[in-house]
Amino acid sequence: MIVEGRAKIIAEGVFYNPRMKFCRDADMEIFRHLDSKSYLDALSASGIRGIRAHLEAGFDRVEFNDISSSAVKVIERNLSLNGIEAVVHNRDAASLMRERSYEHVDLDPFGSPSEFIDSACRSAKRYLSITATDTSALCGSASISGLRKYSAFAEKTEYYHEVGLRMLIGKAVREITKYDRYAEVLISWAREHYYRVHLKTGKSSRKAGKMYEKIGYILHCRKCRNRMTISVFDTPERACVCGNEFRMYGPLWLGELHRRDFVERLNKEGDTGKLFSAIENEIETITHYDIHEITKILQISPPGLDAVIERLRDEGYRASRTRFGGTSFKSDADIQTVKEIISRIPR
Ligand SMILES: C[S@@+](CC[C@H](N)C(=O)[O-])C[C@H]1O[C@@H](n2cnc3c(N)ncnc32)[C@H](O)[C@@H]1O
Repeated sequence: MIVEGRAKIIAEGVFYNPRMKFCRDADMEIFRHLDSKSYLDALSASGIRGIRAHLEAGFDRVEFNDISSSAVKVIERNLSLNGIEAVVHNRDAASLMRERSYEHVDLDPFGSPSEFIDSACRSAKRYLSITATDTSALCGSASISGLRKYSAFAEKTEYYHEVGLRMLIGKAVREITKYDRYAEVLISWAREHYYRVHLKTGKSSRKAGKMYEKIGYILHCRKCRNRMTISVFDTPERACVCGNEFRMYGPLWLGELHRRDFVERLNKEGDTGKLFSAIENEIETITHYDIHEITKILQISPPGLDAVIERLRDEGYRASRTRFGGTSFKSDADIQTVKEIISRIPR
């Protein structure tokens, strides 16, 4: 018997990953702040996420689905263990979502969500949550897989997890707009082996069209690490100021990775609270810097991250830590300025 949150489950012969408890804990806090009543746990396995959503986040109607008939038996037993009556489907999630609409759809697949995103975008009337564990396809470590799954190109950079999140959101945006629907990013993060994105969705062909102002490309110089962004409406520069040719990554999402007013409302206690605080305190820039990568190019030892952030702020730039890890920082200063400021910090 596994106890997680308010749920108790038996996960015999079915997928259950205890390392994803953090994600589900974070989700429950997020779900409590959504005004949605019906929820589809489209890829349920043991049913843990949907059971917790029902018990902890106040959904009136939670439905479960898994293509595996043995998983369905496990879900049914877990529902009765928790005293819940709910509909359990034994369907291919994509065909179920093409037939039915839910206020909130949650995709938590093995590996890539790409085969489910189109139908989920059609089904999710108010909210869409997506997990991806094929991070190498999204972040540029496996460029051809990224093209196959997400129709977008990237290579590994020092801000690869941010690229991965932006590729995933970009894919969802490019799928949803064909249904005259739009999406807003409520919150998103990268952690361990997965990315997680929570989107608010709605109907408006005008807003759907406007989303393309925030779809575009990152131009990255692999020599001096300069980066620029261009929307799909812009003409790309071919060369960086250092003379090197830019590499072009995308199409991906160039908009916000969270909505500040939403994240402000989340409980900041405990481990999940630390993530929410990191997100809340992060300034909004596209791409970020890594202190070790920069000092490696400069061939100097790295100063403390707080000292870098403080110095950037003293010199009039915006700067913050990031949600992506302990050695990264965001700033509106360009790469040349960042390098100069870091080399001047006494150590
Ligand atoms: C990663 S597990 C889900 C984990 C679960 N959401 C949790 O929080 O523990 C993915 C599940 O999707 C199911 N699945 C795979 N392909 C599917 C499909 N096309 N339609 C429905 N379910 C599918 C698998 O049987 C598996 O149980």
